[in-house]
Amino acid sequence: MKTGLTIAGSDSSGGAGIQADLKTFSALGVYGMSVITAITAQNTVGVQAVEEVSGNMVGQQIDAIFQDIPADAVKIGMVSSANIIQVIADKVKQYNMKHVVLDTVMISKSGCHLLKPEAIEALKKYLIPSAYIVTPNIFEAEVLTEMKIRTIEDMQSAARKIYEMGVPYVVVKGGHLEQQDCVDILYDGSDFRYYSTNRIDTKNTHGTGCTFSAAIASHLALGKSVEDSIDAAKQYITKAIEKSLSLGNGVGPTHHFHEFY
Ligand SMILES: Nc1ncnc2c1ncn2[C@@H]1O[C@H](COP(=O)(O)OP(=O)(O)OP(=O)(O)O)[C@@H](O)[C@H]1O
Ligand SMILES: Cc1ncc(COP(=O)(O)O)c(N)n1
Repeated sequence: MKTGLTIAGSDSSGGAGIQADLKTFSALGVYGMSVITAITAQNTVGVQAVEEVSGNMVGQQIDAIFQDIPADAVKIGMVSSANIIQVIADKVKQYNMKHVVLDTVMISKSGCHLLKPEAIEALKKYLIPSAYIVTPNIFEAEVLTEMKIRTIEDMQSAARKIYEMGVPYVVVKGGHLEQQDCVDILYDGSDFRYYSTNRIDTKNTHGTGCTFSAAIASHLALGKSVEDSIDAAKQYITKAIEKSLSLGNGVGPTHHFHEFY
């Protein structure tokens, strides 16, 4: 069986973070493993508390996995601090990790900082250059590039700037762009590809970015090309949003197992 590793934060409500990633790996037929960077007390309404795991413990979890079961793909989500970023970047190099999909998680939908603002420089300097694909949303791409993004052309300019930070593939996600369709763009240093679907009218989008990036990692682990992995992940997240679950009093989760139940 192909294997996937998620390095991310725990979401107690199960819609985002580690829990979303493991559900996605399982739904797509990949054996899932996890390294927890932080624990959040969180539900569909908001994030009530965050406690970071020590950099040493993050490193030890990665060692435990890579000294035993190599991962065919790695998804990185909430990384919390500059110290944890440095540990992860060093381990990516040490174990020569393949197919690293970095979802540059910064702020939750409910407005909680999941990455300390002072860690953004470390993200740009150490983690983005060690990734294979990065998947910022509009807000994250704005922070990384210090530009405003309002159009597809702006998304293209941002993708170019992020590519210059030293990563081979950039996906700028258009879920938060104010337009009818949800268009994500892929840039590989020379060409753009577009992945577009109708915008689904639902408030239940908790964990969409986590799920999308874990689905890309899953398809890479299964042996698909970058272009086909993003295409398959886009189909998966679109179905998961279409069948999203009205659980809780706030922003409900997507349905990771829509193929089964
Ligand atoms: N309402 C929607 N209808 C259809 N697709 C959507 C919708 N919202 C987001 N998407 C798609 O979901 C994927 C994740 O994009 P999004 O921009 O929501 O990421 P994100 O903001 O990082 O997510 P998160 O909220 O988990 O941080 C993208 O493929 C995006 O186009
Ligand atoms: C542990 C963790 N990781 C990532 C997110 C982002 O997801 P969202 O933007 O949908 O809140 C989250 N809420 N919690």
